Amino acid sequence: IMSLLRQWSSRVFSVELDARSAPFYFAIQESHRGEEVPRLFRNVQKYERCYSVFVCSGDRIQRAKFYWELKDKLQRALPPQCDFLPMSSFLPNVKHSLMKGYFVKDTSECSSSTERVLSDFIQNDPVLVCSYLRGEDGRLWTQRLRSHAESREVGMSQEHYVVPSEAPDYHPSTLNLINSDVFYSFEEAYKVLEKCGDIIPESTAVLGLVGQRPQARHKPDCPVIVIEGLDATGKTTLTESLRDALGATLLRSPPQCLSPWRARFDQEPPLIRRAFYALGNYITAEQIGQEAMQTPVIVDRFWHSTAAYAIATAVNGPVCNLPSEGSEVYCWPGDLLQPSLVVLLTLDPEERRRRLRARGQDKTEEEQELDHNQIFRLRVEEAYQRISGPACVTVDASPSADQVLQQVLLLIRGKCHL
Ligand SMILES: Nc1ncnc2c1ncn2[C@@H]1O[C@H](COP(=O)(O)OP(=O)(O)O)[C@@H](O)[C@H]1O
Ligand SMILES: Nc1ccn([C@@H]2O[C@H](COP(=O)(O)OP(=O)(O)O)[C@@H](O)[C@H]2O)c(=O)n1
Repeated sequence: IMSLLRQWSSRVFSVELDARSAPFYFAIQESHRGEEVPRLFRNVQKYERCYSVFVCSGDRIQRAKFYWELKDKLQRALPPQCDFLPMSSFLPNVKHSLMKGYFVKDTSECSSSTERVLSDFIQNDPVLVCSYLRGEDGRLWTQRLRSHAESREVGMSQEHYVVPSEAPDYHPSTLNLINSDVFYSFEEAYKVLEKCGDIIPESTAVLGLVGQRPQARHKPDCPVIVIEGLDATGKTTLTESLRDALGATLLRSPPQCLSPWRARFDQEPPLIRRAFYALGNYITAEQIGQEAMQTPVIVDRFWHSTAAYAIATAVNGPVCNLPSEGSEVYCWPGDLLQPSLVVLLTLDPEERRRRLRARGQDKTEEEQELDHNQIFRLRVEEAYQRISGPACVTVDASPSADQVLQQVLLLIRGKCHL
């Protein structure tokens, strides 16, 4: 926390208004040089007050857990007239410097209950709270940092002026992706679940299934073909037909043996949830290695799904916020079995919705999000296509099931000499 406070005035703050527009960026500085008020503050009414609450201490599992629950906690404790917007603080373009929190706008007429609740948070929880104070003439805003540590240990009580800041080269939510949202080795994902043992007892059972480390990566004897795509693009239909047409073994990731725990890990914050799915890929890889000694193997979802959904969830806003093409974020993990071919099924959103409705099945929350949130769907599809080593081959899944099958069989024969 001390080092965090030392770099406080080098940090940039960003507040997201909605998924479509760019965030508001601002910085703080000790003296005022005539800068304008950042746009975020321009239309704050006279009686309204602004705060930010950041998660600041604990190990990374505790921080992830606390942030995951923070909005609910704040919403329950603060007056109903408070609005919450996702907020970040980061050192521009510095990896792993991102801190997450919420910007709170209190539109109630009396500040006392909000102040009391925030003081309790400062005393009892791993948070830093900032108050934003409007200057006399309404043109200057200052930020005052308030933390438990501050009141006892450091003199950070002086106010800093809030000034506009440029957008950084890399969108802040891309800074912490590596080994928090996407895991690039078995060890990194394993470590996360290992550390969760005391708070999520199911982790121990999952680790028991995973074993100690992946087998040395060797090239499978028979072709391994992965089928990827959003829900209802026809993966199940196609993978079953391919199994029958090629006399292949059909596997999926996450593997069947993890099904009892999937719903449990789907409730956890991204750090833990994504580590669970990452480990699922290593279990499936182990099964692929075994089966591919005898028959071709078809796999329903694999690392492309794990990485694409994780990246698209962690990074908000339009597709241009994603890490750029060629970024290390899209690289295949060095210790994970590489398939011979990855096919990505794509479908226009209307037809996909029709198939979802026709299937009439319950959807995971994330899949419902895809339905509601066109931009999220675009980010997932773009992330799928940026992953390399192996990259995916896109196939239009709108023709009949048999035509799609024939098209993919052609690809397989071309690539895998079957
Ligand atoms: N090529 C196709 N044309 C029309 N309908 C299809 C096609 N492929 C699959 N379907 C139907 O669309 C729905 C979703 O397919 P499914 O294979 O379950 O997708 P996924 O496994 O990707 O979620 C199912 O009702 C299936 O019968
Ligand atoms: N290999 C995989 C497979 C799924 N997933 C996650 O699981 C979700 C999709 O799983 P699903 O069960 O709805 O997919 P379908 O089986 O319906 O095609 C995605 O939201 C991903 O977050 C993953 O991370 N890695």
